[in-house]
Amino acid sequence: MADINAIATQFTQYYYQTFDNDRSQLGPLYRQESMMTWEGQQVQGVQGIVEKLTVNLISVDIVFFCGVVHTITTIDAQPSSLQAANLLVNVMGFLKVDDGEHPLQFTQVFQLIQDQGSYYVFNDIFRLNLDDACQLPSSAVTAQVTRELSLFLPTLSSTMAGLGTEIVGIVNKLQDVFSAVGSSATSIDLPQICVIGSQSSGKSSVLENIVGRDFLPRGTGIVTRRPLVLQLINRPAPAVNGASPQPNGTGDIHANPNEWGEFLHLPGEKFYDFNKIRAEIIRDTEAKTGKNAGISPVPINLRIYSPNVLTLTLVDLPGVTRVPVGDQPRDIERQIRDMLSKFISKPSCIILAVTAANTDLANSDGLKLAREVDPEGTRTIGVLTKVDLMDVGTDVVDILAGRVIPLRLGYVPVVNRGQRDIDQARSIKDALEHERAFFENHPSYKGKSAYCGTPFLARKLNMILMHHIRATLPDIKTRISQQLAKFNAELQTLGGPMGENSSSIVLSVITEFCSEFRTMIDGNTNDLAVNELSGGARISFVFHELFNNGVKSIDPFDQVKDGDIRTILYNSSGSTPALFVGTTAFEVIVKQQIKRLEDPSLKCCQLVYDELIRILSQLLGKVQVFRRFPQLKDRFNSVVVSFFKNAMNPTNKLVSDLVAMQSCYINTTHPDFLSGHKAMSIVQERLNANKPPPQHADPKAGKLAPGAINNNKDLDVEFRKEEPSFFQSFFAAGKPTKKKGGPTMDSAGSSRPSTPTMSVMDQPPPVIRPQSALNERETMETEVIKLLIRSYFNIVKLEMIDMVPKAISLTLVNFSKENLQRELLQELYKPDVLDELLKESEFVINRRKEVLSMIQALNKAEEIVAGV
Ligand SMILES: Nc1nc2c(ncn2[C@@H]2O[C@H](COP(=O)(O)OP(=O)(O)OP(=O)(O)O)[C@@H](O)[C@H]2O)c(=O)[nH]1
Repeated sequence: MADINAIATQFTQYYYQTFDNDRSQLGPLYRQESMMTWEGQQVQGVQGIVEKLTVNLISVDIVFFCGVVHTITTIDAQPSSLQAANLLVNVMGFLKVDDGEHPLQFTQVFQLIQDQGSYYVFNDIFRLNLDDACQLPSSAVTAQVTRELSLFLPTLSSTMAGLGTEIVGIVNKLQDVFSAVGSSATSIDLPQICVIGSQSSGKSSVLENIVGRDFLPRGTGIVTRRPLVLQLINRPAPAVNGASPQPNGTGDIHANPNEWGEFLHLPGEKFYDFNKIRAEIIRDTEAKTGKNAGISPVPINLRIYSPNVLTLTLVDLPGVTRVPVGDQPRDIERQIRDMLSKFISKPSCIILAVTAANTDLANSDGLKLAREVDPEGTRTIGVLTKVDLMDVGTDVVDILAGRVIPLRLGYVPVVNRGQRDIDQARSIKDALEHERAFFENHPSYKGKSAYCGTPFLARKLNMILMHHIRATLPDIKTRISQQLAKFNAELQTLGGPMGENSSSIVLSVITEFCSEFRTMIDGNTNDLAVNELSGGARISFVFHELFNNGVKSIDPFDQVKDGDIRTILYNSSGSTPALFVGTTAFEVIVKQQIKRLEDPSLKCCQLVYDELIRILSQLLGKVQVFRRFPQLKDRFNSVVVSFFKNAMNPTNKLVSDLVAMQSCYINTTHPDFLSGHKAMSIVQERLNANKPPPQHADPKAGKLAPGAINNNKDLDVEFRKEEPSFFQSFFAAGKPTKKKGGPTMDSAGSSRPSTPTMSVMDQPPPVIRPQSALNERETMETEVIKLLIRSYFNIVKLEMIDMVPKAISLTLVNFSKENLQRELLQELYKPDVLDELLKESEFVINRRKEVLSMIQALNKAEEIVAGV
């Protein structure tokens, strides 16, 4: 009977936790009713049922607990015979279904629970049959159930024990596999329980009590300075005459052959002496953090095998501290908080927030931190330590009932060893016994003592972890295969597991590079950037924006002033007053201006060259093989750069020639060119209307005004007709005239605007300057010349805007597209250099090793989860 009671309690707790953790899995009817009952007072709700059932039907309470969900509220309020009957019917239904093969039935039910992770399956089996139930005397049912339960006991026991071990074991195995490669490298977070809380809140004590052994470092200040990943593995003790190795030479009086620890960093070494475990934790902590109480996020992995633990993985983390002591870093608090946040912010982490019950819950560091990352409190369990140190008359019942800071996973109160117990070397076994007695005898807790204390906490954690793992495993599976695919792809880019190395690599990289190069120029690439221009589009920008606007913005008259034009007009007449002096002046000025186009044109070549270099460096970064072979990359770079450089010579020459062509022959018969006659009449009209000439011609059209195009190519004829006395204004044959606005001669060569009288055959002065102001006719002549210059220059500008990009494309861009591959083959695909070029970089050799071990680990992980 005692055994049945024990197992029944275990069973109750199992369902209590299942129910509490997994409400979403209940059917709609049950969910609604259970909410009414459980919300806000989970502990009391459950107690209520269990207690009342215990009164009505001795020692079979557990079975009813399963069937009772829909009657919970009323039972809680006022038990009635009808409700009692309902409960009986549930048991009856169960038994009826069993029909003489009860143990088997139990096993099947359990199987269902295990498979589905919830217990509403019970209702599919229980059939309500009120009439039948009411005819049976309750003592008969009780007796039958009791008998069946005792038959079922062994099965139930082993099922319960195996339940957590198997699934948590899977995660432990995964943890080991990933620890070997550095768990962050695989970016797969495994479910684990992290212990957080203020310094001295009792975290280490809780962990030791769960393990049942002393093994953690103790002292003042921050003792836990690195995360301790503690894997507890339930390993049933072998039969008494089993062949377990005897621990020899340990100084640990509690040493026992069935309990030992192993560190991941010391493979194969078994620690039966738990004092040595403590020493090793201290040694390895100092090795990584130094003795100055600094902290490190690099975990220590410790695994403890024991028949007395439930399979469970816990991570002990440094306690939250406020004030740095000794030579601790000044920002120690921030460092610790950062480290804790990193661990507990992962959704896969269950947070065990430890708070001393004799402090204010609202100020609990652990709960505060947990709230930041788990505001709903869905993955935080509260542990209340030092319940024994609370003032007489106070208790934690309100907290447990969720009336202070509610947590979905609830709180568990515990009593650990006090400092004096530790000093007096009180064993944990004793301490656990003391804890049990404390809760069973305490007036506030004795009715609920089954839900208090370390053993309950351990079971609850095991259950929660198991459910959590079940819930996350599908996701873990997916991530394992995703990561596997990712690393396999990377391995290929690293040349496969053996680092394949043949001359064909050079051939294929040349082909790949050149085809990517062409693609980038032509803009057919698949990975077109969305936020910036790239490749060919940038070259197009150089042509059509930079060069185009640069050329168009050149204004011939920002350098040539009206007075200069007049001087050129006079000068270009030479010693013999020529008939076509206007034409000559026009040509002189136009040619000067055309030369100005050479600079932007050559600049354009340079800019396109820069773009090609830019594409080159993009490709060197993009083509994977270059990461493997740095020398190949360097050589590639230099071959391509010098190829582009060489192509620049003919390109610059061609572009300079284009400018030279334009300036060596001025084609005044160009169809778009304004005729002299037309220019003259435009200027005449303007002068008559006393209008200032327009500041700018229309550069796009290359003409001055609509209708300016004139097929009558009579520039010189017009000048002849219009300028009979052109020379008179300056050198009127032997008759120097003093004319307003005309040039003055001055023996001193000064430029003062005087009008000295010249004697007939005086020596000409060394410098002869025109007067500053233009006379009317000079103004007109200058305006005409300006119009013509502007018209012609615009034509040349447009032609250059058109031709320079064509030239650059021909000899640089297209030339590269067509000939780069040949050049690369010639320069790189030579037997004498291939070996040198195909030497792998250190990075690649190391990375391949890393990726290979990652793939191995992931393959292993895939195997581990495959059967789940
Ligand atoms: N009386 C009593 N003392 C406790 C209890 N829990 C812990 N202590 C004492 O509180 C002190 C601190 O406990 P630890 O377990 O070392 O606390 P911790 O949170 O691990 O401390 P750090 O690792 O330094 O952050 C020790 O002296 C324990 O004996 C408890 O439930 N009751």
